[in-house]
Amino acid sequence: MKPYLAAAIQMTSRPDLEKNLSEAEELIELAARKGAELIGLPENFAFLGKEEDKLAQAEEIAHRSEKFLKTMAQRFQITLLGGGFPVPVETNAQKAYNTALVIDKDGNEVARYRKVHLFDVNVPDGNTYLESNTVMAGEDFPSLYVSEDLGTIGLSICYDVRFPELYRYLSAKGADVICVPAAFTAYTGKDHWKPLLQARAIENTCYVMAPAQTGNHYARRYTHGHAMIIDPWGAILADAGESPGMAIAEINPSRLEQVRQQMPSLQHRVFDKY
Ligand SMILES: O=C(O)CNC(=O)[C@H](CS)NC(=O)CCC(=O)C(=O)O
Repeated sequence: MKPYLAAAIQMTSRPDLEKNLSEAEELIELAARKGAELIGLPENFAFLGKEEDKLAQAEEIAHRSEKFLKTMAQRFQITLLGGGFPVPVETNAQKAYNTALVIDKDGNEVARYRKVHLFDVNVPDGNTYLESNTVMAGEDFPSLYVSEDLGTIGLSICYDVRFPELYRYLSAKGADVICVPAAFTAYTGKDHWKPLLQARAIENTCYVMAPAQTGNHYARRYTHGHAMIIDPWGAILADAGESPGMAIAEINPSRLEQVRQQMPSLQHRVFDKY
């Protein structure tokens, strides 16, 4: 593993596939120009709209997203995380998997994850989310991408960040960088987003890369923004604020090793069998 720059991209995706992909392309190009070698797009980067519209277009979104990610990774010679897009379930026309993909710079798929924890929550601001209406829950642990250059990269999506056992799995598998691409609601995000991400970084002594959605997407759908990169001590290295853009910071193997020596909590686990 070598030191390198990672970029967590922040977007305001809308119910417009082509427009979202061209905005994503601009931000990827900007991140690559700044020297980022690992670039992450947020959950719903390709489409953020009403559930029924997403489902109706799921096949096209899935097809275009996969092709887009491969083209971008090769064109800019970067490793690219596509933070979450619908992939139709073959056996059930009413459902799609909320899928994250990692593509290496040769355009090969190196990791895939289907979101396990679905956001079925009545948020106290009056919005009701019922992700399981249109999304089929994944049943498998995320796969990890073991890269000689970039370290071991573990996947998760958005609401997963509230379930620390998933991240214990990733750290047990050797994760150095944990990805949490998200579309966190504005209401929950203001109190929960940052502390949850910092906790996952600190308790697993890992970098956290969290691309995000921000602003108003359609109707009353607002997201929190603050795409960020957090180091294994829990320090926020970069925060994209509330506008579209990116958080960019160095991932450094010496820093990882240093923190793991300074704070060897992972070696002191007692209840790790439960
Ligand atoms: O807003 C949208 O339409 C897009 N969001 C999503 O697709 C997903 C599933 S509904 N959002 C989350 O998981 C938010 C979690 C969250 O906000 C929390 O855990 O507090």
